[in-house]
Amino acid sequence: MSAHTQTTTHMVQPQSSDGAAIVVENFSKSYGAHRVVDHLQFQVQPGEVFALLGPNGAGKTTTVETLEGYRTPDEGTIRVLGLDPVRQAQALKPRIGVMLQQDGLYPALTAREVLSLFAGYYAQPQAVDALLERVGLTSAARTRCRRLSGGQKRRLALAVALVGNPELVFLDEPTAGMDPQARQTTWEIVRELKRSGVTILLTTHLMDEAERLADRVAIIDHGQLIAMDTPGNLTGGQNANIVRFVAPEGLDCTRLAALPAAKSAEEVRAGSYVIESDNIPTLLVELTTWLRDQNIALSELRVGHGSLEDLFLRLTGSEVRD
Ligand SMILES: Nc1ncnc2c1ncn2[C@@H]1O[C@H](COP(=O)(O)OP(=O)(O)OP(=O)(O)O)[C@@H](O)[C@H]1O
Repeated sequence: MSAHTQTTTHMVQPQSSDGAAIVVENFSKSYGAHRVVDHLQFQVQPGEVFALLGPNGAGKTTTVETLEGYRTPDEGTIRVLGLDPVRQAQALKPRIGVMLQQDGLYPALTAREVLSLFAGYYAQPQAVDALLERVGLTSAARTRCRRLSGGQKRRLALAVALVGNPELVFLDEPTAGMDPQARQTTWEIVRELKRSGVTILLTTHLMDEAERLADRVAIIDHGQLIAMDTPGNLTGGQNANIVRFVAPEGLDCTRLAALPAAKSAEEVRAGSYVIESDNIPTLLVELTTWLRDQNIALSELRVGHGSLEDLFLRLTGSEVRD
């Protein structure tokens, strides 16, 4: 299915902009002749966790940095908490928290010194030691930033984003480089923030992260919005109509799709196949018979609804981006 057809299927248009925490209308941005954001349009409601997904170079960071006031749009309207992020930056900055992608701005300071420095910018910051504990950095509090591990740097960046008690937080790939424990802690922090009414805009390359955390997901590619909805709606909700299996690569998908109970068949990654069907038990019989008759080994078989990753790859293609 082409990206164009999918667009109509999965696009849930935003509600009215009254009271929206983030409004992006007709936003475009170019670097020289290269248009990296192309008439982007979405809104985030207060208290919502909204995930922006897209392949490398899709325009996510450009969008987020424009929302944060670090870049100016060439075209369109951007409002964050009702304010223009560039012209009304002074009013906006105390109300938002930003977790930057690049770490290590203060290599010679300790984690605690960095957090204390940022706490000093806010009227009512969080207690520094409690926050260090919350993000799991108590034992690294006296470590200089240049000696922190990649995951610890990400956790310090998260603490910096939260120290001012923001109403809205931008999390740009928050768990990149974190180990599974730190990732769980970060997800729990995001859920707590949501429970306390904080709005969160998240970018991530981890589809399971988006599925777990986000109320709504927007997929962008080449600077354009190609799908936007709840993870459940994007992946087909609870309908178990997908069979996923792993076998040698290069199986003939035309023949798989021709199995009587199959609606479509696709090799989504090398050796990883997805078949859609309205009659899963019958399909399983047909598929396993077909594989047995041709002596094809099967190393994994699962039934369920399509994952966000399947949809993402279908919409954005599988070629590697710059
Ligand atoms: N300051 C700049 N000058 C020129 N080109 C830029 C600049 N910033 C970004 N780009 C280009 O704009 C495009 C979009 O980049 P952007 O960082 O917004 O993508 P992204 O979706 O965040 O990607 P990633 O997932 O890799 O972080 C890329 O092709 C990038 O090389």
